[in-house]
Amino acid sequence: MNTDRPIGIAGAGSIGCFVGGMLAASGRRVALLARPRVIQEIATSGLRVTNFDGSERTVPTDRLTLSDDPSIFSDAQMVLVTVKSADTGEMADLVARHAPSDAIVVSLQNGVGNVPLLRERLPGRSVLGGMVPFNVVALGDGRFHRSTSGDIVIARDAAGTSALSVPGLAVRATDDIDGVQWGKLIVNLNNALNALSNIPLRQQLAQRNWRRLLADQMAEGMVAVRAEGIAPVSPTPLPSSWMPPLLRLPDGLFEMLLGRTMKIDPEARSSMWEDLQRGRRTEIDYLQGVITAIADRRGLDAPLSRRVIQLIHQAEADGKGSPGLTPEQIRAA
Ligand SMILES: NC(=O)C1=CN([C@@H]2O[C@H](COP(=O)(O)OP(=O)(O)OC[C@H]3O[C@@H](n4cnc5c(N)ncnc54)[C@H](OP(=O)(O)O)[C@@H]3O)[C@@H](O)[C@H]2O)C=CC1
Ligand SMILES: CC(C)(CO)C(=O)C(=O)O
Repeated sequence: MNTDRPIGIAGAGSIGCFVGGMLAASGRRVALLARPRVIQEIATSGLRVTNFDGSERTVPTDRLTLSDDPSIFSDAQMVLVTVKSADTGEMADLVARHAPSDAIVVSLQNGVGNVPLLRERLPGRSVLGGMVPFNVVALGDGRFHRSTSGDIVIARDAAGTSALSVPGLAVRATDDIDGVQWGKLIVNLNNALNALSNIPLRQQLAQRNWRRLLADQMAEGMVAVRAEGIAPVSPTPLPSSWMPPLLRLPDGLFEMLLGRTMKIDPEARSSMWEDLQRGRRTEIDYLQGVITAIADRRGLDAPLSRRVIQLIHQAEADGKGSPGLTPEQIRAA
């Protein structure tokens, strides 16, 4: 593949700026399609990508094009879709109009509906599913910090994986991207709990009552997913079915296990928490909403997911950021 054609980032926020920054830092040409406020921030402070292990990569400005004009995709070899799920349809239409027809489109989004939607809006193009297991926090002043561990996974395609894997950003290929995205959806059921808690992920996961609530929600989610005949593939080193019992372990045992399998910075929080704080619409309908839709279709009960959806919608409507609830308040809501 000709690596001198740029890699387009369709919606440069937390994930887009981090992934785009890492690719540019390794010499790839990168075209970031961003909002004016993000362009302004990077134009003023530069783009810095930092990592949970303390490392930092310098992003050379000559490898970056930054614009709110989608015509920057006109010679893209690949376009990485990094908008929130509600914006996927609109972004697909921009890609259809502006990116060359041979550009590979990769969704690096959470949820299981983005790839089918991109394929529907981009007929005849190569659209690959992807999964980002790690968290990125936008720390301001152009700094995008990766705060948890894990490698990106994308559907097997020689050109896609080789263009994206660079030092510090490993990309693995899978033959079962659907299973991987469903497995990530199960993990992402915590996005809403973390958003409602108003505490960092590490602090939340250190408390057994939060873990029990998450375990109950995951178990409920897995019943629905399995009823669809889907076998979720865990994005962590531990199988999805082990997660609920492991989450219920006492604090000391769980802490030891977590420390051996994942790195989580003290400031890491879910992307849904960031949405609530910024007064943006969340992805709740694309995460817990998928579980309740299956439950409705199959006559299953999914009371925890329903409760969490209601609380997130309430927080969106209130527009005051995270309500800072306890697990007991969520269960009783
Ligand atoms: N953040 C994280 O740690 C993780 C996120 N993910 C997933 O990755 C995806 C992206 O998340 P994240 O990076 O957090 O999202 P962000 O909201 O930080 O980034 C998306 C950016 O795209 C912008 N955007 C939307 N439409 C356009 C457009 N037409 N032109 C230019 N810019 C546009 C948004 O602006 P605006 O807000 O103004 O619409 C926003 O700045 C989501 O599906 C998320 O669930 C997966 C793993 C971890
Ligand atoms: C926190 C993380 C990495 C996993 O749940 C995530 O996917 C998100 O913040 O959207």
